[in-house]
Amino acid sequence: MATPGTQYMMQAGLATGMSATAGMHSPHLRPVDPNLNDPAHVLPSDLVPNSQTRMALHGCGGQDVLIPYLSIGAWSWGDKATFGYKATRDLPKIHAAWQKLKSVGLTFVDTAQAYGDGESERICGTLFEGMPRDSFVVQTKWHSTSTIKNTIMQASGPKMMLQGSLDRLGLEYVDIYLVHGPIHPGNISTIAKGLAECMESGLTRAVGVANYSTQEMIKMSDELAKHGHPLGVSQCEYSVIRRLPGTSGMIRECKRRSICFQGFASLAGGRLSGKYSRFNQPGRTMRFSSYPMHMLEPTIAVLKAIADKHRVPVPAVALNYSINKGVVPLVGIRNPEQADQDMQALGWRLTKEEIKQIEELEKRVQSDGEEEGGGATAIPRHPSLKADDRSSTIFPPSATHRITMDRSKKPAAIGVGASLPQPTISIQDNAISATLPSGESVTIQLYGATVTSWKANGQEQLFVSQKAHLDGSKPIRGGIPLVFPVFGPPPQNHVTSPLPQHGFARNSNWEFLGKSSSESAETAGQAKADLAMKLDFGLSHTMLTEEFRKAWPLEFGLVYSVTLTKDTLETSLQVRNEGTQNFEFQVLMHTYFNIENISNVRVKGLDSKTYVDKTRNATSHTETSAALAITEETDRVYKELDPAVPVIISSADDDKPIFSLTRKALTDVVVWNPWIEKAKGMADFGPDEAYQNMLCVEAGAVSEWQTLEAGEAWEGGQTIKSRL
Ligand SMILES: O=P(O)(O)OC[C@H]1O[C@@H](O)[C@H](O)[C@@H](O)[C@@H]1O
Repeated sequence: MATPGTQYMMQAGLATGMSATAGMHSPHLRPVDPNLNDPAHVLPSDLVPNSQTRMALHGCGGQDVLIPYLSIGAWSWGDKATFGYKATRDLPKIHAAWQKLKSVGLTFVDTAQAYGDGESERICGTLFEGMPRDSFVVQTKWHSTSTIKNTIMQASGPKMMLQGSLDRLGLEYVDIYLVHGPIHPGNISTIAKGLAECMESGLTRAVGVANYSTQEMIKMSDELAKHGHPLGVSQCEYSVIRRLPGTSGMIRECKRRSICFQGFASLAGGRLSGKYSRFNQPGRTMRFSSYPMHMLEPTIAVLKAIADKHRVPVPAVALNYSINKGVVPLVGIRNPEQADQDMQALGWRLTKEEIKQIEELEKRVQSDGEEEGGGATAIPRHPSLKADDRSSTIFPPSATHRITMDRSKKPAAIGVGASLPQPTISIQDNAISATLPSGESVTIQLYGATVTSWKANGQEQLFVSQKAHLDGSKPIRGGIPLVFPVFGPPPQNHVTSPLPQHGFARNSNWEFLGKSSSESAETAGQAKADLAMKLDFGLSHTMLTEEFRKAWPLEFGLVYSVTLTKDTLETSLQVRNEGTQNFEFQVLMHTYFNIENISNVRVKGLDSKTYVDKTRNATSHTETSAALAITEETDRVYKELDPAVPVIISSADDDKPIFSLTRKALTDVVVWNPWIEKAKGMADFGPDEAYQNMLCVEAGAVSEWQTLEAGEAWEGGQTIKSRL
């Protein structure tokens, strides 16, 4: 079974404007530099593929997989989140389209485990029923993060998940198995091993990658070669208006290595189909190449003129262009009319002049990023890949900046589901906000992945200083700054010594990796809805400033997950050692709780625990109070707490709990309030009296160092309940 919700993860990337070929989309026109065009990869001029022509794609054991020059994209089949799929309405049309395609020999289907949470594969299974196995080609994709087991067991993950795909497809083997995106926590060599196993056990005839950068693709190709297998496919977004894989040299590299390059979103989410205009815009879920239609008018006018000349429909011209450029285009086909149009892409070739005409459009919309190839659409990138792929563009520093560039053009909030009330996310001022249908919300700044707002029961639960810097010039005074890899001033003669107080995580730019919402809480009488929203953020060593990288030259990947439910806020951190040597770290979630008055709260759950009092020369003491009152500057590190036992901030008036804090793998709790003088002394703390409205109760692993061996991962976190 594919896990429900994976489609929402995919949607999250799209909803935030990410693109497969260049990170975030920009709606700004960017002319293609014709000099960037690389004619080296074009289809040989004497080849005019028709629907029966086959291309040999390299597979296991020297065996080729023969594929047509056009592939049928099956994402929409069964996918409700993006395409609003309805079985009664759409399934008969899909079957009718299949009949047409089959009759001309176009039987190459591209599906994925994640499409419609497995429904697309099931539908494919119904199409293949009764067909000789060698009369169709099916390609599906491994979605690495769909289950915990799959995420942890990376080497065996592909085979394990492929078995599930085969069950849904009703087949004994697929022809091609792709990694859906570079988001696997395991490094590329581990995944290569997993793919090799898929081939060696006969579950797939060939393998490939999707959404990989050129460097990642090369790495995968080299790693597979060590197992004696070829990389058969590289798949990225590619169309007339998204040509980076061509202009960046990715397709040329594919050609050099005999890798079949496939381009998805060949019609830019329908924008190049000729059926949309500025007065009839495609739906908002069609987010690939989501340029406003009026910007595409010059392109479409040229495509149309060429189409008229050749007496073919506009989409056939757009697809023919891809084929000319050495690309096997994938095109989503949902009904017989589309099948009719798209199959006309074959059997003829654009002339050189026509290609030039398309490429020399003055107001061309090109991929908006400087990076090439891979990246993240549906599939956010994962920092851990960096261990294997040092020179690739994973987590380019500019990726986070694009969010700022794009935000003014983005809708304020984008629903991710169709029928039931769904959580929404929005991007503003370099921050991601999520709101549940029941009203709770959370805001996380990309700077430091600092949570700066958590609203529940209509009230703000976190304190943020009025003088806090939110412009990335200083760690944010308030919310939940994340402390890593060192707590407090770093010790002398330690690898962390050159770092600033509390490390670098709170003052680095993180990347938003995506959102997943879990189908939780089916309470009596209530419809099942997505009541929990998880937002993932990534930071890897390649994203650090040069200064921080020098100060802590270790290879790491952090994934910080912030999960909002109706009753709780959870923050958890996964630390991965991506290097070849062990490293030590400390971590702390430095929560500033918003309280009405410091004199009216007590902290419970610390009784009899040993603490280091930083206001008394770091001397050790034992807590004697069952309900600690804060009456002066307080800065204590309580040690060896049972993470499952809540630390509670309660009201002194009626003893009722206000916040409770449970932890995972975080056995220390810091209690901090700067009190009058220190508060005045902090330039970013204000107003002066605000010390009365905040209390930091910070879950951490800080009294000792956590040692992380090369290739290993550590995970810890906290769950906060408020106004219980
Ligand atoms: O001013 P910073 O670096 O944000 O630190 C705030 C406080 O953070 C607490 O966690 C420390 O125990 C204190 O010693 C420190 O003063």
